[in-house]
Amino acid sequence: MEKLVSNWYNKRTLPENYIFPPDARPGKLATAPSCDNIPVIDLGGDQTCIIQQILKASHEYGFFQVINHGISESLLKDTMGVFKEFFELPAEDKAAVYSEDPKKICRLFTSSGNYDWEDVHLWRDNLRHPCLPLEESMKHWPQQPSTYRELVGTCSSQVRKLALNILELISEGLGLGTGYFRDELLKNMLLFVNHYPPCSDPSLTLGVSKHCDPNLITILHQEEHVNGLQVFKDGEWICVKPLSDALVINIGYQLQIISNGKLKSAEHRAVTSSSNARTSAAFFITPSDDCIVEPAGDLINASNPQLFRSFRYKEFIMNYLTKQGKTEVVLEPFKLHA
Ligand SMILES: O=C(O)CCC(=O)C(=O)O
Ligand SMILES: [Fe+2]
Repeated sequence: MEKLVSNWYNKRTLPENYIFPPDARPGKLATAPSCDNIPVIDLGGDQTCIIQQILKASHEYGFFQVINHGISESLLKDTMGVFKEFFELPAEDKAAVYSEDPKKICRLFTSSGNYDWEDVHLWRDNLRHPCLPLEESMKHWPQQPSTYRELVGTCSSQVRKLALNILELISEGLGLGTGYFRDELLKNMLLFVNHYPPCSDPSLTLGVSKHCDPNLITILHQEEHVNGLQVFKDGEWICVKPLSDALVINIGYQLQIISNGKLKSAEHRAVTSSSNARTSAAFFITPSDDCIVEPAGDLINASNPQLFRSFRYKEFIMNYLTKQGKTEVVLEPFKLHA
């Protein structure tokens, strides 16, 4: 428990073991200059146009934001409020959920979850748990704040619906018709709530180091007013502007593979802020462990040869975990070389 950054950050300057090597530090880019580049797509508009925008953004950025997504702004605000309240609970209440055992279904921990083995620690605490099946998972969720289960339950059901809608649009846009993304491919939904306390020197450390998400697709809600999420695009880190009514959508490796490279999973990271705490909630739509993933047959032809072999999702995750953050090599074992 005493390792949680939220328990000690205001008492200390940045400890040595939170300082990243020079090539991984954000430096001056802890405050990225440009913040308006990531496409914002209005889901209330014309369907054909939305599909085109989603495909373009998923190909060029691997990221986009959606507005008019059907989830009420007040529900998102209240859910973010309950997450923030959770991290502000007295230590004894948080202790009920704190665990260093990775097998625990719902747990609060710090950094990457690999604290004793990592060279540098991340400036973040993380609460994570599954959201499906809802009734069953909920029994493991925090009981404090008292509205946690109800609010997060409602929000995760709505996020799930939104994810299915977006996957339908992607499926149509790719020419895979309706219903391609179903059953085992999107069996699970995991929630990671990241909390980044204010940090005395954001130029030297990171909340989350560079990575691409391993799953199918991620829906992220970030707290208003505090920058933190950055995406790597054309050799530059650009920030994803927090918008009160938007959700951030991020293409995971599995969508990159299923689309045979048409959609891209982009590197991203989270930087810290010296003046504000920041909280973000990422819902990861994830295949089941035994799900077989492969490029969609309809996307492969003489001019578009198959780029990846088929594999079980658990094989992918095992490999991903051993190569944490080494985005250059994560996909190598799954590539088919001509
Ligand atoms: O806090 C953020 O905005 C990013 C978090 C993230 O990338 C992740 O949890 O995978
Ligand atoms: Fe991520």
